[in-house]
Amino acid sequence: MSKLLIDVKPLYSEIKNSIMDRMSKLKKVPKLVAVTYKPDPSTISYLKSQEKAAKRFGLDYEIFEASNSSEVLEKLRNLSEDKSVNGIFVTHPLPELDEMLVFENLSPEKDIEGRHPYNLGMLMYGNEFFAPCTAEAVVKILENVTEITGKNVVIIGRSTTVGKPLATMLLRRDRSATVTVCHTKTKNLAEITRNADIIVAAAGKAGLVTKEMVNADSIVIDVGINVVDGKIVGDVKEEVSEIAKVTPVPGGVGRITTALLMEHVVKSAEKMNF
Ligand SMILES: NC(=O)C1=CN([C@@H]2O[C@H](COP(=O)(O)OP(=O)(O)OC[C@H]3O[C@@H](n4cnc5c(N)ncnc54)[C@H](OP(=O)(O)O)[C@@H]3O)[C@@H](O)[C@H]2O)C=CC1
Ligand SMILES: Nc1nc(=O)c2c([nH]1)NC[C@@H]1CN(c3ccc(C(=O)N[C@@H](CCC(=O)O)C(=O)O)cc3)C=[N+]21
Repeated sequence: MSKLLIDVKPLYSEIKNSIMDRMSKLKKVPKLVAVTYKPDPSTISYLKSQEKAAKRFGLDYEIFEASNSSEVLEKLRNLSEDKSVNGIFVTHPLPELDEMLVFENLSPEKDIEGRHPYNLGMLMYGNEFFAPCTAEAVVKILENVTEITGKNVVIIGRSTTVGKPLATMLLRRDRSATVTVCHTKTKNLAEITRNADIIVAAAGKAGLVTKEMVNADSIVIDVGINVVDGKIVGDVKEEVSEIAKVTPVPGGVGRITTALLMEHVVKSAEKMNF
């Protein structure tokens, strides 16, 4: 049976071309530093993807793996002050650390993932200078394949990384989707998703979205990155792509997320007059 996969390559090329063009106008090479502590499998996958993308786009890139949680905070303080660094990426979840402590030690101007309360607050006002990359990736993919205005969008997942910022971005007046956000306490999930025009799966549960949960006109965006038997799979069962349009995993939302993270580093470098 043929698969109805959504091709994100044209969007990826567009982001890549913008990055390359803007990089050529800078005097210095932008730098991204990733700070991690006890990374989980999906975080390791993201770090690998970042390393590859940084190399491809010609950005300076470093991973700092802390050996204890106070080292994370110390590193964030130093990087926030360091004039050669444009972007700081902090992996999530961070065991043993209160997220508020992380923010107190991270400059919002280098928060290229848009997780700092300053940047998330700006998002509530419709300012997307540093929007959370995955939410931005989903919005850009949707804008490329469909008209968002007036559509019923069902998001599965309410995290600060994906679900909540995505709902906010889709509600912005120039997009005006009707948004439903589901989570583990949601009743009749299948009934809700079956009536959606667009389903965004961001639960981190392999195989959560089945054929019975979609209709033939649905557009399904698979955000999930799950490592099963050493292989990366999304939240959407393969069978779904037999009846509805789905973004692939790998090579879908993750690819665009990583490219946008790099684009944010360039944006920060431009602002810092690099
Ligand atoms: N492709 C990409 O670029 C990215 C991928 N990811 C991946 O996306 C997934 C989600 O990440 P993240 O948002 O950080 O994860 P979190 O674990 O922080 O959040 C998961 C959310 O999904 C909900 N959920 C979990 N299981 C179910 C279920 N069975 N039914 C309904 N809702 C459910 C949870 O509900 P509740 O709140 O009730 O617990 C929670 O709101 C992960 O696989 C992650 O690796 C993340 C970022 C980027
Ligand atoms: N602060 C924070 N923000 C995140 O956004 C975040 C995080 N922490 N922790 C972990 C999850 C997971 N995640 C991925 C994003 C892209 C790929 C990615 O690009 N994957 C490639 C595949 C890579 C491969 O095949 O090895 C792809 O989908 O094509 C993977 C995983 C972001 N997350």
